[in-house]
Amino acid sequence: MSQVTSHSPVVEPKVKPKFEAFDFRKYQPFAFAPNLPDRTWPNKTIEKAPTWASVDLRDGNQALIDPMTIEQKMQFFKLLVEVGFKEIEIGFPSAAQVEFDFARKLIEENHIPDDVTIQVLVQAREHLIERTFEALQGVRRAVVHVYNSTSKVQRDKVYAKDLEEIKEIAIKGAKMLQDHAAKHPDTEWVFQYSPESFSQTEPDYAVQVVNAVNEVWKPEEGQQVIINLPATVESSMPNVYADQVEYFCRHVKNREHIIVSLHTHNDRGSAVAAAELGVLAGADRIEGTLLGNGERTGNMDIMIMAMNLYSQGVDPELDLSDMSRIVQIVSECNNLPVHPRHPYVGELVFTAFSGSHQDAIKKSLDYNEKNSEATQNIWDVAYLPIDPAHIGRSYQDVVRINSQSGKGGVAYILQRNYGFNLPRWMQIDFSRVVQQKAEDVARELKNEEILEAFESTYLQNSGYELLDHNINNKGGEVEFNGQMTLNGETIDISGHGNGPLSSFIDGVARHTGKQLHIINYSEHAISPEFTYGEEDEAQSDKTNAKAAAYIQLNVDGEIYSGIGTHTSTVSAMLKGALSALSQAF
Ligand SMILES: CC(=O)SCCNC(=O)CCNC(=O)[C@H](O)C(C)(C)COP(=O)(O)OP(=O)(O)OC[C@H]1O[C@@H](n2cnc3c(N)ncnc32)[C@H](O)[C@@H]1OP(=O)(O)O
Ligand SMILES: CC(C)C(=O)C(=O)O
Ligand SMILES: [Mg+2]
Repeated sequence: MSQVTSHSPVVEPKVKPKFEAFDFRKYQPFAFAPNLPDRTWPNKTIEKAPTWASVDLRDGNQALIDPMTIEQKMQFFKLLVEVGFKEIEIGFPSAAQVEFDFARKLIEENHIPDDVTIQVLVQAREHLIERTFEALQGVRRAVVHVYNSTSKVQRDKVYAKDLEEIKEIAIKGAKMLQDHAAKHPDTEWVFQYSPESFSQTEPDYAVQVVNAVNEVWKPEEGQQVIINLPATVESSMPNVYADQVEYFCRHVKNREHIIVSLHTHNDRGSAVAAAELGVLAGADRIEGTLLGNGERTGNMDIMIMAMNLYSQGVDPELDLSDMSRIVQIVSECNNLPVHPRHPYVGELVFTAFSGSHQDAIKKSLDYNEKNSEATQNIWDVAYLPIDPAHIGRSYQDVVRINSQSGKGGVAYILQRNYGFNLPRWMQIDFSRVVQQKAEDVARELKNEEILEAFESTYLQNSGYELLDHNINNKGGEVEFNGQMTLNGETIDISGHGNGPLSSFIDGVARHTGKQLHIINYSEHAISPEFTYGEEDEAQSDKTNAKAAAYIQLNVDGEIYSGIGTHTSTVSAMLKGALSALSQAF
């Protein structure tokens, strides 16, 4: 048996509130949880998408400041069809002319694909039901969805009716649907009943009302029936709702002949969680809206629930790949903005500003790139639950730089956008520069600003130019002879070493009398897709990858870093050394 508990408030507030009206003692713990100690849903997983039913054009629409026009409804309907919805609640035809006309337009102009069923909502009232069937004349297949509230608060305060009288409204509504449907035998009718405010109804009573409705409809004899269990106002934790759903599924008669549908709202912010747990608890079908528009805090967001399944390797059976187009149409039709942190779709949801997140994302992506065979291309990236590219988002979104960022993020920007694959020591060096700049401007730095800082720090060597030079390798010992401008002055240098760089540095050290040591050196080819830097005059073949060379020098005990780019590795290396020297002298 279900259990309804009541508590009396006795506790005094520990903190004196500023406004006396702010008084938790005016609320009571949720009272409609069934007693279900042997619940089974916690041990289950979702392995298949439920049947989705969009209620954007009804529940979403009824919550808008300005309800949609017919044109907007049509645009939205077409989007829902493209996305793959097979059941679409198109409105409340008896409520307004535009609602009625939209149903007629869809039917008369043949806008409903063969595999899509439209659904309409109506109260359990004769004249409204009559008008509803009028709106549906000629439709191939339709779900007629009738509801009446069964919750204690509505019974006592809105309807002032007892349990039997409220059940009678449902029974009468069920009969009215049956009678009207019988007059239109050419249509395939599906009946749907919602004990509105199911979650605030005593669980046994909800079962009783639904059994009474089904005694009229007789699903066991072939009538298609959907029983929808709304959390019209979300008023408990989602596990409690799941208990209610499991309790209902276990106790309702003819469970195997009915489709159990859920319809959750988001008053406590857990509408998606409630729907998910409700599926574990036995539901077959989920009603909701794209982006979660709906009464008050909204309906449950199908986009989030579908993407949650997707991110667990379950086919959501909806095509959400062109996410930005979906978001654009939905937010235009609803005339509502999308929060930048809205799960999966918000502008910032794939962006990491903070250093350690950026570092982890970069390392994960680099690892996956290098080990694609071993990882079998399975997505497993720190801080990114799905691959942004799967829903049309670019990697540009992933890392953005401000004063919270670190070396990994800055390196990511230079690598992804400009082809510079900074060695770790250079990442550390440059991140200090970026950090300072971000703090100075006290805002996010654009990619171009990061490149600008990079160039002005490491790629400038004005006044320091290598003129003529030649490098000879004599049995492993390299000799460098040449001319260079140093601080504007032209000088001859010659030096020895085990390579071009060390012999050049030796030559500069001899000439200037400074203590010069190479601390770090690294180089790589810049992929041809990056057209960074000036073309080498000698080689105009643009398919040649440019080289980038990173050099760190110790000059009289101080550390200086420089970078050079060139089509020839040796020239890139010497340019990098000149850049470091230009900072030192
Ligand atoms: C949880 C939900 O989202 S439910 C859907 C809510 N959506 C809407 O209501 C939008 C569309 N509705 C409307 O435009 C209007 O309500 C209409 C046109 C359908 C009906 O309008 P009206 O009859 O003028 O007014 P109203 O909605 O206030 O009617 C309330 C009456 O219907 C009764 N009623 C309300 N819902 C139901 C129901 N589901 N079944 C039976 N009777 C109902 C009320 O008890 C009340 O009765 P009373 O007149 O004896 O006091
Ligand atoms: C009419 C029903 C399904 C509804 O929208 C609700 O209860 O939230
Ligand atoms: Mg609703």
